[in-house]
Amino acid sequence: MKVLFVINPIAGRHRSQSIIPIIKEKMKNKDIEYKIITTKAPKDAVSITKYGLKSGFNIITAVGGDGTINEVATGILSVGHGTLGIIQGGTGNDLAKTLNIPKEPHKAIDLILKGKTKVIDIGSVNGRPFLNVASIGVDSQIAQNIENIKKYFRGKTAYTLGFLKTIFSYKHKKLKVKVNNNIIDRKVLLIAIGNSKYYGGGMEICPDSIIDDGNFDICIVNEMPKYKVVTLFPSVFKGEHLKYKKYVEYFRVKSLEIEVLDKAYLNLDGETYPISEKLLFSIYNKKLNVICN
Ligand SMILES: Nc1ncnc2c1ncn2[C@@H]1O[C@H](COP(=O)(O)OP(=O)(O)OP(=O)(O)O)[C@@H](O)[C@H]1O
Repeated sequence: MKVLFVINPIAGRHRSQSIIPIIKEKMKNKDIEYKIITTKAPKDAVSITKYGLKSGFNIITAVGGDGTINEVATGILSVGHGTLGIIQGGTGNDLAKTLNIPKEPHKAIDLILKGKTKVIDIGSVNGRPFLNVASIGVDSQIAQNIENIKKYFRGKTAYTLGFLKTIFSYKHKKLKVKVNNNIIDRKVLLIAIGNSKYYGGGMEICPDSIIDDGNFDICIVNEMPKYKVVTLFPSVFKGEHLKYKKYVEYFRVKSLEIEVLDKAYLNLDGETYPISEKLLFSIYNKKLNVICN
């Protein structure tokens, strides 16, 4: 076993950095080769992972949130071998929740050293991998607005302002969803494509999703009055929104195509991107080996 720890120093408002001494303390006196590398910029974790695997490390541990995990997974997939380890250091940590990785760093390190693994699916949108959930609609707009507001306000204020600004100004998005040769033509509050259950730091948007079943769970929340959004929103934290059958559709597919007819953003494992083309979702032909509990 050779373990590389990839630290995103800004993840979790710098929480990841405080995990470095814990790693050093735990690895002291263990007969295991390890190295710690800190990223210097976004996407660094991809190249660090590739470097690590080519240098003989077989477990690449992401110390950060879902953005960092996504980058390490991207590196592992491109090299074609290697196991993903996770130490929760982000604000989100949705994959860690799915895989039952302990919150405490020292327990997560013990788990890595035990070496129990699971093979999971990887979602792909136009060739770009994601592990948790991809979504389009009010949620990706909230994430985008929070990023903008963070330039002026910090912490919870940014999140609250981002949420309120979006809910009151949001215009439902017109989509064409092609699935199993049927076209679903809809104005939606959001559509979520779940490789696993959670996004946004524990919201159970695709509550029945199974991370190794070779399928996506799709949740479409259709156009609804604004006051209803305020009622429905809290239910997503417990995955109870599926009971609002008048507005919520839920199904399971292997692939789908989405054409977005309005200006919108794509949220992919917590990062947002403007949408400028048709989106083709499929399960990657490669799977990912990941340390689990
Ligand atoms: N050294 C760095 N400086 C700035 N950004 C970085 C650095 N290393 C990684 N990043 C970027 O930080 C972003 C957030 O990382 P991650 O999701 O792991 O943490 P997080 O605390 O959960 O973040 P957030 O809640 O803001 O999404 C990723 O997009 C990643 O590319």
